[in-house]
Amino acid sequence: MSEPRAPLVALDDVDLGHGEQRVLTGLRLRLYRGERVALLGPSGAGKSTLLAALRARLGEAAAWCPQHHGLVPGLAVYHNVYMGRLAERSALANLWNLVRPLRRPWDEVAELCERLGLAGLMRRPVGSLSGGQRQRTAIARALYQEREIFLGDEPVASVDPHQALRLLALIEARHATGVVALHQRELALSRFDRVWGLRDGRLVIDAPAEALSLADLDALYPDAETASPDTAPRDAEPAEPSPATLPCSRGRA
Ligand SMILES: Nc1ncnc2c1ncn2[C@@H]1O[C@H](COP(=O)(O)OP(=O)(O)OP(=O)(O)O)[C@@H](O)[C@H]1O
Repeated sequence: MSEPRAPLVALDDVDLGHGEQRVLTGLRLRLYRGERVALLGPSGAGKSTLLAALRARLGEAAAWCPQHHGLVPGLAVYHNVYMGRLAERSALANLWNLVRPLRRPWDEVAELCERLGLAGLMRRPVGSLSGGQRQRTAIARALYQEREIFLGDEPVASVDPHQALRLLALIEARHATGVVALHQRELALSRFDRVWGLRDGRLVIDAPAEALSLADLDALYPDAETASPDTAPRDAEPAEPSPATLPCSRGRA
């Protein structure tokens, strides 16, 4: 009999928050190798808080693409992407590279920038880029880290739907495992293996994407309950979501 798969991260009855403030309570979840998870929930539900906790547990195994990009506006795209691997090189190499880019990292970053539609912008200060270009620079920096797991906090929030698809495909091609916070429910169902849904301080959805519908995901958003009949799912219950009405029980736990 084969051994059961060991999770990369296991949270059992964990509370997460900031200082005295408790944001998420009684979290029980597993992240498995080879699984791509979409993290959904209304604004303030705790997506970034959960991602920070995963990042702390995964350490160097995780590449990180933060919500507000964390880029240095005065530095060129090239230098911002290069920063993904700053810790891997000596202080001297990093200093030299700041003044005169080193050939190998330049070529590596150029290849990534080409794929992300940033070719031609490598010498441009990030502060002069559009929101979407900055977002792609932040993704490039995370991909440049070449870690096993991709953690992204709304990495496709500032780009159009076609670009969002392309960027997610690029992330997928380089990371078999990841957790990505999103607001696009359709993408969560079409591009991810699993969905975690947060609401009211709890993980109320933990299920394979293929077992979920848009109506299931609507239940995460308080506004969806008052949406017009045209947009509200026909069979949606107006009641508060609870573990009994949401597909948490279908999860792997
Ligand atoms: N660094 C922090 N210090 C104190 N409170 C924080 C901090 N970061 C987030 N919070 C609070 O924790 C709660 C959850 O925030 P979080 O950013 O995790 O939600 P989110 O789901 O990522 O929201 P959004 O979709 O708006 O980015 C909010 O009430 C927020 O004000």
